Amino acid sequence: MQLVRAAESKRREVPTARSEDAAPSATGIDVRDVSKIFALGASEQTVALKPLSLTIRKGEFFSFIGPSGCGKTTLLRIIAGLTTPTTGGVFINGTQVTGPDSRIGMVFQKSTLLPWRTVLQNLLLPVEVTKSCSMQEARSRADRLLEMMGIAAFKNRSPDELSGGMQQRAAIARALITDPEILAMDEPFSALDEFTRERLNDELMGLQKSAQKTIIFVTHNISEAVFLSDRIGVMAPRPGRLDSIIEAQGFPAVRDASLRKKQEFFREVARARDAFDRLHL
Ligand SMILES: Nc1ncnc2c1ncn2[C@@H]1O[C@H](COP(=O)(O)OP(=O)(O)OP(=O)(O)O)[C@@H](O)[C@H]1O
Repeated sequence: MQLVRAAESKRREVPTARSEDAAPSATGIDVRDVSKIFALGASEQTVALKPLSLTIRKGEFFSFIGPSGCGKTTLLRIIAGLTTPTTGGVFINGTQVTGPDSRIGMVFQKSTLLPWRTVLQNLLLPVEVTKSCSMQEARSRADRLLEMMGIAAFKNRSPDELSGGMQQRAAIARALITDPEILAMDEPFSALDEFTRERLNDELMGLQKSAQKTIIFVTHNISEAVFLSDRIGVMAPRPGRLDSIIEAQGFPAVRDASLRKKQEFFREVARARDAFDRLHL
């Protein structure tokens, strides 16, 4: 992975997008001068994010890592249109995000499946709300996704009959039901054991390549970020900011579980760790 300091990366990445007058990129996600200040009462405030700009390419797997409180979730929510930035804006394929956006599917740390609905009914919910396609089409799509995620046999079960890993598989399938081009995932596997996490990492990698999704992924886990990502944004706290971007180098285009045992993987994890150490937390 090659380390690029954030200021430097600003110059390297879609330089035209940095000027206020320049048109946003026609493909991919432009995060432009985005900041967030939370007001806490009349006189107190938290700078959750200092102004930051970056471009996430179409089809890219981009992770954000950083210690607690550095603004990862805030940034992800701003990109997904769930939180309004204090300054700046987010553009997907050149169009500004102004609220919850059908181009993005969200997966949270907890699966947030509704306990009174079966797994299948949970998958169908986004289509019921958005009416993005017919229910008949949604059902056949749900069947395909459940098959793909290896939980087809559980489609008529209640979510609490599923293991934590299966619940997250169902949550990913639900996020994909409307066929969004982007998946935004906020620590989706952090509550799982290492073995399940790695299996889901492998499956997610396969899914991203086969379905050609852009994935934005938040994690505390450096190895997970290195295994999955084309690039990693390293964030720093107090105030929350993007410190640097590290870029995968020397990894095969299609990664599989064997990569975790290879020298180049350990080397890249060490590089990412160095970027962290430079934060002097
Ligand atoms: N709705 C809110 N109101 C007030 N402050 C908030 C709100 N959401 C987040 N913050 C503050 O903004 C800062 C960044 O929070 P955020 O959750 O984005 O960090 P994070 O890096 O995702 O943390 P973690 O890794 O612990 O989930 C923190 O100081 C947090 O307390």
